[in-house]
Amino acid sequence: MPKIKICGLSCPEDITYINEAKPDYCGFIIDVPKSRRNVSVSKVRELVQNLESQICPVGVFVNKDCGEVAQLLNEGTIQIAQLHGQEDEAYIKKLKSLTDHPVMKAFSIQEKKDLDAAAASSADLILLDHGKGGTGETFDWSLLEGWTKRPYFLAGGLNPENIPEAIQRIHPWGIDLSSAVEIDGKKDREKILQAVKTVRNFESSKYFSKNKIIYK
Ligand SMILES: O=C(O)c1ccccc1NCC(=O)[C@H](O)[C@H](O)COP(=O)(O)O
Repeated sequence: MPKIKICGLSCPEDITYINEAKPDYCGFIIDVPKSRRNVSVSKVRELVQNLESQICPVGVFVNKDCGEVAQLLNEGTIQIAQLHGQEDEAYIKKLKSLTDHPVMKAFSIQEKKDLDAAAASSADLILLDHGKGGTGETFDWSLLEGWTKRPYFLAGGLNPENIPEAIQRIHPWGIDLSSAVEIDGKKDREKILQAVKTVRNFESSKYFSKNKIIYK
């Protein structure tokens, strides 16, 4: 069964919805003023206090100081750092030298060669997205057909309607979504529950039991 991450949580109500829906991961956009989902470091520290322990908190950063990211990981506020800016290999290696927590690098996928960079990354996890992040737009999934170089989170314009197609067609290790579980820019309880249910339903689906899809 693919993992599911709901991203862009910013207030106590969002935490209540997440605790009820129980995705595997949830994401906070930390110190990214351009994002409407931006939260400060102190706000994240406050919000995660009420997060159920089985849900893994991910900090999403855009070119943030490596030491500050490591501090948030090492103090236990977040468990994974998702790098969504222009962080290069040197940055990733430096961050990994400062923490034992997993580092996830996001890649904007426009052409096949973008996948080569993702495959070669020293990050522990990769996330393949449309572009800058949180845009609600998909990219050309045909680029991923038959691509088995490493497991990946698929992101960009996912919603309960296209998640089944994504899982059956390109077999992502994880599904990440944000815009589709919002109404008027706010996270919506029903939409979050529906998205998590859509992914969980795959475990017992005809497709999976008959074809025995294996996530590498
Ligand atoms: O969500 C944002 O506002 C954001 C801003 C800056 C960098 C990354 C951002 N989001 C990262 C995510 O992991 C999103 O969940 C992912 O891009 C998918 O978003 P969506 O297409 O809205 O489902």
